[in-house]
Amino acid sequence: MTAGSTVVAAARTRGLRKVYRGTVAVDHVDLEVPTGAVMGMLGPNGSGKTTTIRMLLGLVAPTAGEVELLGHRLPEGAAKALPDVGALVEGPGFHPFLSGRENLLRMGAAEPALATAAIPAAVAEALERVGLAHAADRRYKGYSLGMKQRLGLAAALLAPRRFVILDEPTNGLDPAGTREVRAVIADLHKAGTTVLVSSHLLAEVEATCTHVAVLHQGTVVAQGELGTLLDSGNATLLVTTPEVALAVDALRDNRIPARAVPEGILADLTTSGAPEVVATLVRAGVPVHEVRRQRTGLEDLFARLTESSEPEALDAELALMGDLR
Ligand SMILES: Nc1ncnc2c1ncn2[C@@H]1O[C@H](COP(=O)(O)OP(=O)(O)OP(=O)(O)O)[C@@H](O)[C@H]1O
Repeated sequence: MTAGSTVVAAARTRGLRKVYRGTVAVDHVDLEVPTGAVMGMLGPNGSGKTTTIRMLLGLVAPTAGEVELLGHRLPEGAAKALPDVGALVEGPGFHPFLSGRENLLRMGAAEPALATAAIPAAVAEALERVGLAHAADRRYKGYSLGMKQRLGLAAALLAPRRFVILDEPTNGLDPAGTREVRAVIADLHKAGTTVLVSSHLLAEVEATCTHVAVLHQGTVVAQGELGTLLDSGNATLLVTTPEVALAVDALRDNRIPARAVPEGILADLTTSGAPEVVATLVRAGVPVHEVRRQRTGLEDLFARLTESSEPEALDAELALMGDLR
């Protein structure tokens, strides 16, 4: 690599596979988290998000495939890469009888990037940042799920990081906590930190991420820049017209799938372009008041990708995604 010409991805996997006693948890995962991105990892329960994250962090050994973290191959490069990586993953191993602050002080002592004298201030700042300062001196044992999540997040932010990986950080948080996590992610992004965040909250990913990877049954079925991914699902045209029945018939007669919606009709653009749809309608004498491309929305796209249990249907969706895979 020539310095300055190629940006090393914060994380990259090739052919990643994990089999647990006959269960294939992750397979063929080629993930690329671009430096500086906030990448959302989306997938239903059991799709392999946590397993992928654990392999990225070297917590679980892959059955096959490669992991590169901040340019270092794992497991050999773990000692070089990990000090620059903050992570919130399930079961961070907090001591139940110590307070949140005491737990973080212990963790701070193990941080190579933190000088001993700087640890108490770093701990206080991290607690403040995740909204846990008021409960900092209570025992971890008595924390609610949301408070435990906040402490895990604080641990991930304890030292300056180049890359922060958060597995379902909003789990157990109330709406205020969710907003705070969003703000933390936005701050990290502003500071140039790469973030990988897994979530099942699609709207949240849409609101906070620059990139997204969609997991389905252990495999990445789509990944790329969020806007591009949304546009690739841009397969319908909303036509406002009072002649709904006439319009639907005219399009269907021309093999363009269409259906009535409250505003008018929705024409499918998978096989025909917008000009062809409009020309067909005009030829049939349909008064066209307004024409608008519909952004499908990540939620629709995600649902279509992950709910198509028929392999053929999924293949058709993936063909739509083009080179985003
Ligand atoms: N330690 C393990 N032993 C056996 N099977 C496992 C183990 N960890 C994960 N699996 C299986 O691997 C698959 C992927 O699980 P994983 O936890 O990675 O998915 P996930 O997308 O993070 O799901 P969730 O959102 O429910 O946490 C599931 O079928 C799960 O049961």
